[in-house]
Amino acid sequence: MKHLINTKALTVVVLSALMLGVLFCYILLSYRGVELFKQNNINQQNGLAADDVIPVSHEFHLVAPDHLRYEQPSILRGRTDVVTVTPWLAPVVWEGTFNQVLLDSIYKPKNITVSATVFAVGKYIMFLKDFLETAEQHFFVGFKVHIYVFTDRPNEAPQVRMAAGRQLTVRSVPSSKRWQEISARRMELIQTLIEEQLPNRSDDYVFCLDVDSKFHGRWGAESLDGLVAVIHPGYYKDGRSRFPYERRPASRAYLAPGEGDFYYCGGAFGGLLQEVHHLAKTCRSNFEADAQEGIEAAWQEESHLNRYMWINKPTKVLSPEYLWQDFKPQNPEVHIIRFSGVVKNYAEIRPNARESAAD
Ligand SMILES: CC(=O)N[C@H]1[C@@H](OP(=O)(O)OP(=O)(O)OC[C@H]2O[C@@H](n3ccc(=O)[nH]c3=O)[C@H](O)[C@@H]2O)O[C@H](CO)[C@H](O)[C@@H]1O
Ligand SMILES: [Mn+2]
Repeated sequence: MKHLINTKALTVVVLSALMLGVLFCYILLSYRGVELFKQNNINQQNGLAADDVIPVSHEFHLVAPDHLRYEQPSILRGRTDVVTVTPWLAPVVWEGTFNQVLLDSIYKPKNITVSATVFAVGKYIMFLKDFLETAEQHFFVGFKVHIYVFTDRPNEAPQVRMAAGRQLTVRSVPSSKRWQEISARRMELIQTLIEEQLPNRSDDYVFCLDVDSKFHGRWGAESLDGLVAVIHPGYYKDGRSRFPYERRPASRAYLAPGEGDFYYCGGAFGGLLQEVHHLAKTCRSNFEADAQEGIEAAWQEESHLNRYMWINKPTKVLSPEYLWQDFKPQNPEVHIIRFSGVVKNYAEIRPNARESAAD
């Protein structure tokens, strides 16, 4: 009798397992059918054969047009004077490491919008014209670009002719008596800007840039990635003990001796909207929590950004070609200066330059 029950129970178990298996296969097959159908439609629109591309397209899937001719890539020849990959295998972008024709033909069909945020508060409005005019010549030419200017002097914003597909939005922000606050508040405004955009633009990109700078060379699709940081031009030859990280453990931007990969600049960073949102939100809340305790990091939001990038490794690192400083002579490893900070008289343009010099 006992034996009989066991056999019966076993049969029920085996049969149920079989039925579940059949059901699973059925669901899996019909799901794959739908995906394949969707992909075939996409491929037909792009003029690609159905077999060429299988996965559903998203921001990390790189589809090149068929029949594109370009110089054969080599894994033996290339830049040897600089390091082009980080220890966590993120590319470091230098001139000579990418093919711009290939990159443009991969990224243009994706129909992405690349935004840029730039702050021009108080006298910094004087830098805006050159920034915008040179962006027209070099920043994501041929892409949909949306530049957001934040200023307390919207009436003084220059009229700059933007090419088709490129737009400018000017937003009012309050002025401030402290440049440190203006610089640091950018994180809050970037966070809220992205919160407005994010729901329907999750595969778009944004770069957050200093206004006291000009473009001199191409800044394009080679810079696109999840989280993008730029190496500060002033410290890239130094050992990490010389980096001006925040060194007081009381601050949330603290980096201990022996920590930190590179010194990244606060004047340029970017990536996918959701990544930059997370960065801005984190840096803002850490900056504000520090302020509550009466502490301001050595280089304001730049210190918090460096702390953030230590934990959240950038997926792409841009070489100092992407933020040079006009007062520095061009170094031999820098084959092209793409974006560079202008020489400025701090005492003349910063609202509280005198007190901060005495800090
Ligand atoms: C090239 C670079 O990495 N620069 C960073 C560096 O100094 P910088 O000397 O480059 O800082 P900065 O005076 O250019 O200020 C940063 C930015 O804040 C805005 N601004 C500032 C003051 C003002 O009165 N009005 C105004 O609009 C403006 O967009 C400016 O470009 O350290 C700062 C620390 O706070 C920021 O991290 C900067 O991004
Ligand atoms: Mn600056």
